[in-house]
Order: sequence, then structure tokens, then C-alpha cells
Amino acid sequence: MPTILGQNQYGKAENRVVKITRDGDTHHIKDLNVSVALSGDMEDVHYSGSNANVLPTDTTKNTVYAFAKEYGIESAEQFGIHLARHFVTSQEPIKVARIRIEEYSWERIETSDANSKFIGSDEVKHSFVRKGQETRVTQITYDGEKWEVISGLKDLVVMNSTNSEFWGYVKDKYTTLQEAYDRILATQVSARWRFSWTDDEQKAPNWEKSYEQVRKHMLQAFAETYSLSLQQTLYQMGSRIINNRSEIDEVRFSLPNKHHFLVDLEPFGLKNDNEVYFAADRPYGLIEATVLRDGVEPQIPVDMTNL
Ligand SMILES: O=c1[nH]c(=O)c2[nH]c(=O)[nH]c2[nH]1
Repeated sequence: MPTILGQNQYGKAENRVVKITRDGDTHHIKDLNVSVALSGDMEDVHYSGSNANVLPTDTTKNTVYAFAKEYGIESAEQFGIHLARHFVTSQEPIKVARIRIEEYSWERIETSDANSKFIGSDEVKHSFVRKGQETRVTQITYDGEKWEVISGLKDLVVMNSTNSEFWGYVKDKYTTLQEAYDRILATQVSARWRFSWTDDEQKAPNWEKSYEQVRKHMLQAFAETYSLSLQQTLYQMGSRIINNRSEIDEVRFSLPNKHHFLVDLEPFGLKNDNEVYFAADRPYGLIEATVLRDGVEPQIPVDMTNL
């Protein structure tokens, strides 16, 4: 033979699994990206196409989701150990299993301060913001007389693990979506807000304080809204800013609906009690709108939030 097979491995890469653990009203999230690579006696499939030793990559994906239910996700390491051991000990031809896991960390959205409509033990326990900084942006335009300042942020990722429904929508012959009465609501916020200030530099807003407050109101409105649609949540986030921050007249949002689909675990004899989700990255719903102080003219360009 003029050629021989060298190193080889196979499996399903980037299985996006989200596991919600419910401790009464307090929810805990584990959000992983799990890649499986198996190797062993795989000469035949490469040389002749015989699949006799091949556990399908599709099965490795199913195993990830089933194990999230069966063992839970205590830590990425523990989860990876379960998976690797399973593949090597249950499949004779598989000699090495390599599991790579990225974990996305989430922290709770703070809702117990004086601005919140919740106090003390009533705080929201199912709302999270992804750890890591969002990108803060601003655009300043000056024509020698008037200033226009539009500030904002992008890549602020938030999730509610309950208090979101979607039903009562139009159904035509192409509609297959099932109505949802308790779904995950997650989005990656891109927002721009325009300051009413246009002249007199002595009266310019405190930019740093304004940013911090706008971000806080946006997050609290996201956490505290019992959502019947992402559109409704968007409007709540915008009006909360306009109502609390007199320096801002207009806010525009671009909110991708980061879909989380319940995984069907029935084929493995497991019940998925709203615990194990597939986090899809595309396609995504894209919900965009401007919220304005009554009486002001909109000035934030339609496409600005997509930059
Ligand atoms: O909050 C939502 N708004 C929609 O317009 C929509 N459309 C859809 O399929 N799912 C959702 N969710």
C-alpha cells in the first residue's frame, strides 16, 4: 500500500448543553460547550468504509445530553470524567476518549437594591448575566453648535431560566412552533441611547454614572419582567431607562433571541423536566425597536445597534 492511516479521531464537537437545577425558586445554571473526540480501532472505517467499530457521532451527542440529566453537571471536570470513562469502558474498539469542555460562567442579576421593585427575600432568583465585560460604545457628533451623544453597549448576555412564555401567536400552514408556558429567555443585548444634552458644556451629564445606572436599570427590567415575548421585555427595558434617567430621551435595542430547545430524552428512558437544553446559536429571532420619551423625535439610526 502506498499510504497508511496516521493519527485519527472522531466525535461530535461543540455540543452546547445548558442544565438548570431548581432549588425551589433559586435556579442554578451550568452552561457548557462539550467536544468529544474518540480514537481506537478505526482502521477499517478509513480503509474500507466498514462502520462495525463506529459509535455514531450523533450518539456521542445524545450521551452528552443524557448524562446532563443522569449525573447532573457538578463541574466540567467531573462531567468530562463521566463521559470519557463511559466511551472507553462501554465500547471495546474505543481506546482513548478526549473530552474538551468550555464553560460559560453566569452571575446573578442584582435585584435587591432600592431601585428594584423587589426587596429582601423577594429578589429574583432566576436571572443571570454572563460573566465577562460587555463592550461599551459611544458616538459624538458636533457641528460647531450642537452636540449629539449616542452611547451604548453590545455583547451583554443575559438569561432568565423561568418567567418567560410565548403563545397565542398567529398560526399559518407553515407554523410548527409549540406554544411555550415556561421557557428560557436569553439574549445578547446591543443597545444605544441618546442623551438629550446638546449644548452648554457646563451642563453635560455625568457620563460614567449615567452608564452605570442605565446598565443597572436595563438588567433589573430584564430580570423583573414576567415575559410574554422578547418584544415586551425589550419595551420594559427601554421604558425603565427613559423613566429613571432624565438625561436620556431615546433607546434602541437589537436583541437576538438565543433559543434554548428542550432536549428529548424519552428515547433514553429519561424525563426532561425542563432541565436539559440545547443552546442553538443560529438561526436566531432578532427583535429590534426604539423606545422614546413621548414628544421627542427619533434620531438613533435603525442599523446602528447592529454595528
Ligand atoms: O419572544 C418571542 N417573540 C417572537 O416574535 C417569537 N417568534 C418565535 O418563533 N419565538 C418568539 N419569541
